[in-house]
Amino acid sequence: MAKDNLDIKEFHWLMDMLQTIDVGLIVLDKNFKVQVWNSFMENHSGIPPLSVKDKVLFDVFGDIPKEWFTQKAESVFLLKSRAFITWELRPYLFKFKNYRPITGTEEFMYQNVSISPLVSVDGSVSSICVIIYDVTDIASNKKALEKANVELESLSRTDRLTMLNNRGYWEECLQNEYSRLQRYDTTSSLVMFDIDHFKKVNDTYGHQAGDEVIRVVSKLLRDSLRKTDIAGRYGGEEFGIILGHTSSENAFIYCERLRKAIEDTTVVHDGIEIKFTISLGICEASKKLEDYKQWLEKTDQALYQCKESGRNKTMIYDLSTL
Ligand SMILES: Nc1nc2c(ncn2[C@@H]2O[C@H](COP(=O)(O)OP(=O)(O)OP(=O)(O)O)[C@@H](O)[C@H]2O)c(=O)[nH]1
Repeated sequence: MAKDNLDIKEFHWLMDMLQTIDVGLIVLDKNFKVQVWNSFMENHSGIPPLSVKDKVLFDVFGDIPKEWFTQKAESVFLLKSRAFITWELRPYLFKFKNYRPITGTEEFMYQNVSISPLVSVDGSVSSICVIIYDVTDIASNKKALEKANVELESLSRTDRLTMLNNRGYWEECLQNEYSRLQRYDTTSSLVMFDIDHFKKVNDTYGHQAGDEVIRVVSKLLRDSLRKTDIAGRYGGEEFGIILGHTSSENAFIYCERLRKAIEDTTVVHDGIEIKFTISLGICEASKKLEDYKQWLEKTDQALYQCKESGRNKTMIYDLSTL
């Protein structure tokens, strides 16, 4: 008798604990009918235990993907081993609102879920226990960290003045493009261009005006690009463009369009109108080039020829001289 009293007492304690623990606890039978529904579940769903008792889970929560959850649960019934669902795999099983003060920006509660078999004395599994862990804090922190890393990576690749790729990252892209061209039977053209007499712009109108000219050129450049083109700021007033799948003839058409657009532009800084031009060199990729550095060098040579022969023009490197 004393033993029985103890058992009942322990049972009450267990029930108390079950109600007060800060995780969701649900017991489902083989037909997915709810047998146990603790306070956590009641508080977050607003549905009291009596309203869900003996109801099929999917009838009460229509947005739980039935087929997917059934498959998970069936394996627990069959193999008598636990199954886990992480928030990374599926953010939640029950769409509960998130009320946490620190992670208040999250719209819903992220959940980790474990499904355990409840084995009877005869060894059979006729019910499963689903435990819902609120992992909103963890998920929110991880997502914030991932976002910060993406932003950091983008910052480390971007030139602050022009918002173009910086030299380091652009050269990496050029190297990749060169390697890609070794493998595939296609071509690309490299363009290097430079603002003419830029030193004079700085000396005449000041460094701020010079910066504004660089910014305007970069915007015109960005607006002229296709999705597959990659532009970068190579140096002070020197820029590089990788034109994917483009012959030197087509690159020439592109360059002349950009050159004319810049020639037709006027930058107004502190009420003063500033006009400027650019010179562009082109070199089409070729098997004759030893590496990406030589590709760059030859393109620069074409740009240098423009500078030598009067500026404000586009020239193509003659690959037959290689
Ligand atoms: N305002 C500004 N000037 C820069 C920046 N980076 C480099 N420069 C200036 O750009 C000028 C480049 O001058 P040079 O290399 O002599 O070339 P250039 O005057 O354009 O002459 P050509 O290229 O031969 O037509 C130098 O005066 C640099 O100080 C920058 O970010 N902002």
